[in-house]
Amino acid sequence: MELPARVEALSLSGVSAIPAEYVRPADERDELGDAFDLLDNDQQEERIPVVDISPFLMTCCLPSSNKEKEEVVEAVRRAASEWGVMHIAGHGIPDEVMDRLRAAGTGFFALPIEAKEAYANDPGSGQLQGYGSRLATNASGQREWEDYLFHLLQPDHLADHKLWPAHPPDYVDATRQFGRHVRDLASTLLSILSLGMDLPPSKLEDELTTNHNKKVKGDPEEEELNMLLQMKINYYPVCPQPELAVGVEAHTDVSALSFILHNGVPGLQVRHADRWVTARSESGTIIVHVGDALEILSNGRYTSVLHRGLVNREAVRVSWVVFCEPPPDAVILRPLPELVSHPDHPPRFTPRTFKEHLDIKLFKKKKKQQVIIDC
Ligand SMILES: O=C(O)CCC(=O)C(=O)O
Ligand SMILES: [Fe+2]
Repeated sequence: MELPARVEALSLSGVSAIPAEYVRPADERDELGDAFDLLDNDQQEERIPVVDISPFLMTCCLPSSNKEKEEVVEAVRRAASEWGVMHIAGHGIPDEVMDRLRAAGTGFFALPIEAKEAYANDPGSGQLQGYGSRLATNASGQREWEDYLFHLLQPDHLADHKLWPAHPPDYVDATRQFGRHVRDLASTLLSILSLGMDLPPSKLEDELTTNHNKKVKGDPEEEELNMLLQMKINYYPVCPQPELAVGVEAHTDVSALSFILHNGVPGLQVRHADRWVTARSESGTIIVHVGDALEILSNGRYTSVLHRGLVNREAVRVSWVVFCEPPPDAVILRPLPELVSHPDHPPRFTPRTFKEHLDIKLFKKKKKQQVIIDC
């Protein structure tokens, strides 16, 4: 039987048993289940840390004390090293900006599938941006229970707004406005994370935008590099057998940082202390993941968090993930020299461009090898 291209169509068809392509291997199924049930039955005390970074936001009337800032740096440092993930409160992005973003993405996915197909991507021919579903990317031919929309968000002048949905009419403005805010938040967090390693605040962002291939400084051809923000809206339809499927299989993000908003339906799980912890809704916060690029730059002081997306029987889950990454070819990801200058702290990662790192990860996934960051 030929499967529908979209998981949404499969879900709406009312099947009671999911096709074999979506059934996970036995060892992975042990700990799967309906995300609502797993959250209800989670007796563990340990929660993903919530960190309020408001002392770092420019407030003209109430300047923050150094002590308040030091406490933020320590809380972010701990969360980034012990968990690799945190809920950020006091991030300065107004509620109405986040609500508008959610309304825009929800409006797009509410369109009939045929209307969304006008935005279909074509990974086979290199067109990654657009509406898609995860085809099998591993040797066993398994698929994930989600459809998505993917496009470059920032820098604005590189974003191709023609590829962004024209419906709902607010999509472009709402998503663009959110992009500007997340860009600022990324800079603030990278400063805090630099301070957390006793380095100058601009260190991490400078390293993520340093063109190691450039000729001489001052060369007129020297490009101005910027970090890229990529938007991925994950749409997880209702699943009749959530104990057999996953929305997104366990992985670490290749990015430096990833920012996640969602529609309040549970599903995100992170690996911590040898168990899966289901993320709770913490109102008004944004979830931030440490990705591979930051783990490499920090020589492992910060942890690229292993995570996955579960599905459920009751409600569609939607998440908005913004990946903040270095430009693919020009920047060499390597442990910061300041962190590896002592013989007791040798570099744990081989220098590579972001693109090379990504290619190695994809190659291993196809071969169904264990995906580890270095090789
Ligand atoms: O849906 C989520 O909360 C996480 C999705 C995710 O990990 C990803 O798209 O990389
Ligand atoms: Fe992810």
